[in-house]
Amino acid sequence: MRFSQKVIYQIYPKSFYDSNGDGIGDLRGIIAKVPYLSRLNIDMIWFNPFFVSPQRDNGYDIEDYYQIDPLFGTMADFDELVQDLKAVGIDVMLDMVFNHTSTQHEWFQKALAGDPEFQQYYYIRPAKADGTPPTNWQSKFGGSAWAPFGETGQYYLHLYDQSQADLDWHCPAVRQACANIINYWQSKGVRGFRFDVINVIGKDVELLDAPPAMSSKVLYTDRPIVHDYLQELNAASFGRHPHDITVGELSSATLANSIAYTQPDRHELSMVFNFHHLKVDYDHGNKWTDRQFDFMALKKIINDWAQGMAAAGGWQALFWNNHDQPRAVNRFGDVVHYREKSAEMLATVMHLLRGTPFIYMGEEIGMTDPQYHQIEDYVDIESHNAYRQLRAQGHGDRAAFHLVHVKSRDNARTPMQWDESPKTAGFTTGTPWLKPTNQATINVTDELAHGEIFSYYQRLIQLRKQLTVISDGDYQPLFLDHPQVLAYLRTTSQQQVAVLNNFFGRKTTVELPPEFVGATVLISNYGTTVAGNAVILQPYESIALLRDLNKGGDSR
Ligand SMILES: O=P(O)(O)OC[C@H]1O[C@H](O[C@H]2O[C@H](CO)[C@@H](O)[C@H](O)[C@H]2O)[C@H](O)[C@@H](O)[C@@H]1O
Repeated sequence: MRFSQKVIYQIYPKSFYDSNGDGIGDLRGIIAKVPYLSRLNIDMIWFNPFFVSPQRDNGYDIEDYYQIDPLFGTMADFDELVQDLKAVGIDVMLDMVFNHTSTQHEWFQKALAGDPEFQQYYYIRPAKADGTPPTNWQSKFGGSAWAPFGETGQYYLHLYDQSQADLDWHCPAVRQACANIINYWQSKGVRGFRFDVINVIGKDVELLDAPPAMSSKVLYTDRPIVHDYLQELNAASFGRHPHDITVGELSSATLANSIAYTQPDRHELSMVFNFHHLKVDYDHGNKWTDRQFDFMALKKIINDWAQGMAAAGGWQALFWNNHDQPRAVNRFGDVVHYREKSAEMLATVMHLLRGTPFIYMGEEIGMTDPQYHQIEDYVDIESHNAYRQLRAQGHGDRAAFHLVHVKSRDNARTPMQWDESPKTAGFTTGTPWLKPTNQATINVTDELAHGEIFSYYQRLIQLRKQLTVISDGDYQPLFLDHPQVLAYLRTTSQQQVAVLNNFFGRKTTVELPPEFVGATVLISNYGTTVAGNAVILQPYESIALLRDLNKGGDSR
C-alpha cells in the first residue's frame, strides 16, 4: 500500500481500556480491543508514551526510554501487542520525547550529582548577577522556564514542567543516545515514530533574554539547526528503513519550515502536525479564553497549508483531535443538536484532504468533552497551573473554572466510553483515573448497534484506499469567500473530487462549478443526491462529488 493511502489512529493508553481493574488503561487492555481496532481498517496506531515515568506529565516526562512503565504492563505485553496488531495489518508508532527527559532520568541524576559528562546533556546556566534566572523565558506550562539546579546556584532549562529538563542537542552524545533509542524500538518491530515538540530542540548555545513584548518562543522555535539534527537522526536511525513513518509535532511552526521538514529529498520527516487551525478560538493568541471560533480564519489556515504543502511537495498530518486538545466536535460543531452530523462533517474535511489523517480514539464514536463541575475533577498539570494563574490574574473561581473547562487537555483524556455503565463507561472494573460523564448517550456499544459515525469513518478510510484522487490528488481551494462552507477540489489527471462542508447549523446553498453537474456523489452524511448545479447543504452537511476527467461525466 502507498504511504499516502494510510490512516493512523491515536491511542492514549492510560484511557483506552483497563484490563486489571486499577483504573488505568494498559497494554493488555489494548490487546483485548484489537478486534475493535481492526474494524476501522486503520494502518498504524500512534501510542502516547508508556515508558517508565514519574507521570507528572502523563508519560511525557520519561525516566527510562527502554522500559515499559509497570503501570501499563510488561515488555512481554508490548511484544504481544505488536504481534497481534501486525496480524490484523496494523503497525505501531511510538512517541519519542526527545526535547526533554524527566529529572528522574539517570542522565539528569548523574548531572545533578556533579558528573560533567552528563551536565553537558542539559542546559545548565549560571544565574544573572542579581541571582535571578539566566533568561526571562517562560515555561509553556506557566512560570519561569528555569529551575534551580540542586544547590549549585545554577539553573536548568525546562520549557515544559519543572520535572521535564530540556536536553541540549548540541551535545553529540545526546543525539547518538536518541538514535539508539529509535533503533532499539525499530528492532522490536516498531514501524512509526512521533517526535514530541521536535522543532524546539535547536536552542542557541548562548541563551538570551527575549526583548520586551517579544515571546521567547522566537528564540528557540524552528531554528535552522533543527533541520541538521533531523537529517542526522534520520541517517542514524529511521532513515535506514525506508518504509518507516515519522511525524514531527511542531509548536508554532511556519509553513516554510514545515515544508522543509517533510520534503522527501531533504531526508528529515515523513510528515508534521501543526496547530494553527486549532488556535482560531483563542482570543489574541491566548489559549485560556472562551470565544466562538473564527470560521474565515480557519478556512484560510486550512487552505494556505494544504496549498503550500502541495505546491512544494511537503506532507501534512491531518487532525482535529489529540490528547492535548478539547474535542473538536465541541469547538467546531454542535454537540447539542447535531453531534453526529457535525462529527461526520469534521471527519470529511480532514479525511479527503491531501495528507495523512489521524483519528484520536473516541472520535469515531463522536465523543465529546466531559461535564465537570469542580477543578478537582481535573488531573492535568497544565490545567491546574492555568487555573492557579487565572485566579492570580484576578479571575473569580467560576470564571477560572469555566476557562479550564473549555480548554483543558483532560477534555480529550477521559476514558474511552465502551458502554453506558455509570461511573466506569465499561473502561474499568475499578475507579477510572479520570471521570467519564457522557457514556449514557455516547458509547461504543450503542454506536456500533445504532449509530452512524463509526460506519461513516469506515467509508472515509475506504475511500482513501480506493481512490488515487483522494490519496494523491492535487489540492485547489473552492468558494474561498463563502461564509459557511469550507470546500476544496482534489485532482489527478484522471479524476476530480469536489468536497463541500457546511460548518454551521443552518442550511446554505452553493453553485457547483458547471463541470460538476451530473457528477457522482462519493459520500454524503445526509445521503443527498444532486441534480442541477445548485446544492443545498443541510446543517453540518458534507458532500463529496466525483467526476471523471476523461469522459467528461460521472464515473468511478
Ligand atoms: O501549542 P503549541 O505551542 O503549538 O505546541 C503544540 C503542543 O505542544 C505541547 O505538547 C506536547 O509536549 C508536551 C511536553 O512534552 C506534552 O505535555 C504534550 O502532551 C505533548 O503533546 C503542549 O503541551 C500542547 O498543549 C501543544 O498543543
